[in-house]
Amino acid sequence: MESLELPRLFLHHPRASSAPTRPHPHSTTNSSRFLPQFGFPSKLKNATLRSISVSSQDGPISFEDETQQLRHQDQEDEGRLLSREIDDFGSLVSFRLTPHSASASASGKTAETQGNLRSDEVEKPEIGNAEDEKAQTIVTRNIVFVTSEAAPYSKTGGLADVCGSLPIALAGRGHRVMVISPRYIHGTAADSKFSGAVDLGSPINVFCFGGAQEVGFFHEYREGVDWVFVDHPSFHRPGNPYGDKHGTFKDNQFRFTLLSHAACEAPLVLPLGGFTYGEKCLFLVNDWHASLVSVLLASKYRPYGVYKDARSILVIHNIAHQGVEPAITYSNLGLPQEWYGALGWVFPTWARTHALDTGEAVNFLKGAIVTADRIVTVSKGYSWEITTTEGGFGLQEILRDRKSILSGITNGIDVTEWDPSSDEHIASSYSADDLSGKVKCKIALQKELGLPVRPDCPVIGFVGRLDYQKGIDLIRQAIPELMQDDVQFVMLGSGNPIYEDWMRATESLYKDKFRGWVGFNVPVSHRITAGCDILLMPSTFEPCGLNQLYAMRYGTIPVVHETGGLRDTVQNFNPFAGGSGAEGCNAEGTGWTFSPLTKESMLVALRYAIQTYNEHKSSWEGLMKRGMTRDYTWEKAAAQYEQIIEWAFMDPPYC
Ligand SMILES: Nc1ncnc2c1ncn2[C@@H]1O[C@H](COP(=O)(O)OP(=O)(O)O[C@H]2O[C@H](CO)[C@@H](O)[C@H](O)[C@H]2O)[C@@H](O)[C@H]1O
Repeated sequence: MESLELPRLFLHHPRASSAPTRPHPHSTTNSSRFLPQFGFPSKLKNATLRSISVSSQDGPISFEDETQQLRHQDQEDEGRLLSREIDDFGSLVSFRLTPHSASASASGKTAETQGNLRSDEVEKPEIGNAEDEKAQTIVTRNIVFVTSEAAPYSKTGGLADVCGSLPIALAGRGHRVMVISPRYIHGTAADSKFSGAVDLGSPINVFCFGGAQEVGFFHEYREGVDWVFVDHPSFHRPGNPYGDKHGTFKDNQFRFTLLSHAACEAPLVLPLGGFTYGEKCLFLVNDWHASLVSVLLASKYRPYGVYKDARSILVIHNIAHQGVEPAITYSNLGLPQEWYGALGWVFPTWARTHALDTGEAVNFLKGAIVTADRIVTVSKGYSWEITTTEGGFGLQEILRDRKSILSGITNGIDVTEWDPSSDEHIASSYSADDLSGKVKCKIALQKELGLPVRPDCPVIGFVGRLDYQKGIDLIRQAIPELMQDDVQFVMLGSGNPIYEDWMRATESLYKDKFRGWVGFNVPVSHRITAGCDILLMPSTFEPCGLNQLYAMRYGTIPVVHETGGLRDTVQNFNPFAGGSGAEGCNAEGTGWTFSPLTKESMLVALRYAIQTYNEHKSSWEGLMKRGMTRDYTWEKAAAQYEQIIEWAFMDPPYC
């Protein structure tokens, strides 16, 4: 086990680093050329780029003292103005907008006085007011996402979707954003997704698991984001990021410990575009795989004066997975011995396996819960659920202790990838204004899957991991009864082999009505989302859920268990809203929610949906259009993340 070697860190400071190999938007030499990527509101044209003096908690930070008029060649971006803040070691720690003189005077402040605001003095709008927030953003941050998967490079579920698109949304709002995740090489065609990432040629040693582990860094700059991939032989193997046909990899604790250590070093050592991100950054730590980052900041860096101005926010996508391993593994993690308590975890007696089992373990997610500066979950409903005995998976009490810094932000979706009017995977494009292509997608799906082509028959779909969480048991119980109705049912999923075998068996039992596609196939998931009429999500719990959002955007009506993010995002259909009777334009709702989680209540909701589809066409069309015209973009969520980031910087580090 290795503790922090302070001199080693400073050996890597950027003045000792080599120059960037290609132009980068954050390079000062190219600043005017690349400013458009920041995407600030165009009303900021012709403002002045000037240096600002800002105090840190420990006194003034030195800044480059320059005042400069920049006039961009591109008419649209002409004169957009930013000032940059560089720390003592040359790391670019933030950009600030110097607002347009007109808007500054309107608010009674000059550009200079606004620029002199400390980040914690910036006026903040109410959380959730995305429009106001967008207009008022004046502090930008260095944000580092740490995640085990990020689409399109790697994906097994919704975590990848979020970490593939939220960073782009935040970069679009002016922040400097890096995403760090492993460079998985599985020996398949999918490896080509990493082909745009170049080896930075600056491997480092991280100290854990009894020695120095050499990790490399690959980098791709895409859509305004620095995508950084940690390279190590343990990420190169067949299967998916977490396991293969033999089950979960047994060295995942090692692999994600490496990721976390490398993620802490990357902002200090990687001169992306000529500047490191530096110490004053914000880590967005996603799920247990990245949780060690918060603990490392508190235990390994801050005691030595490093990262004292950084903050970390834990984002919980799924509390059921916590990264729990035997207590004896603690000594492998590269953490000071006295910090055992942060990760220490004791199973309740009922969960212990034998008389001598003391239940002692280390729990990565718990480590981040007790050390992160803020905690976010992916919907408001879920942020409450995880503080309850039913939803907290044992962590509810420590989460209740930190309730004051716990928030819920509902995920957005990638509205470019998921757009029925331009989706390259589907048979025919359509939109809320012209729904005619939807039935063509349905016919194409029926043909593709070898189902009888019956445009009027309601088709129910399911897409997701075949896991207890997704309520597959309920579907299994309900299928014999549901197959008595005039419906078709299509499932796409992979995971638990028992469920996979059940899907195959059910398909051979109901040849004309049921299809089960075992596997992970993104194009097929798009075609099912477009071709079905109803999407079923009977999840036992669902932190947010993305498939119901994709479904609504595609005019496919969700029928969901009333839990977590499903309850927050699907509004129950009410044909009588507004009091003017059924079928009318006053109806509201985008789907059906059911509770309790029983076969009976699920079938009741499904049959309401089927009946509405068959007998009330105008109501059905209303449901489709209301879902399709909602705002699913990341804009609102990104503004809310920004707000929480600002709150994190207002307080001193929690640990
Ligand atoms: N066989 C298959 N083939 C192709 N695509 C497949 C697939 N199985 C799943 N997918 C895709 O994977 C994603 C799954 O996302 P979800 O949000 O529904 O669930 P997940 O439980 O993985 O995510 C966790 O994190 C996300 C993000 O925060 C939360 O929304 C969620 O509630 C939480 O459980 C979707 O994009 C879906 O289309």
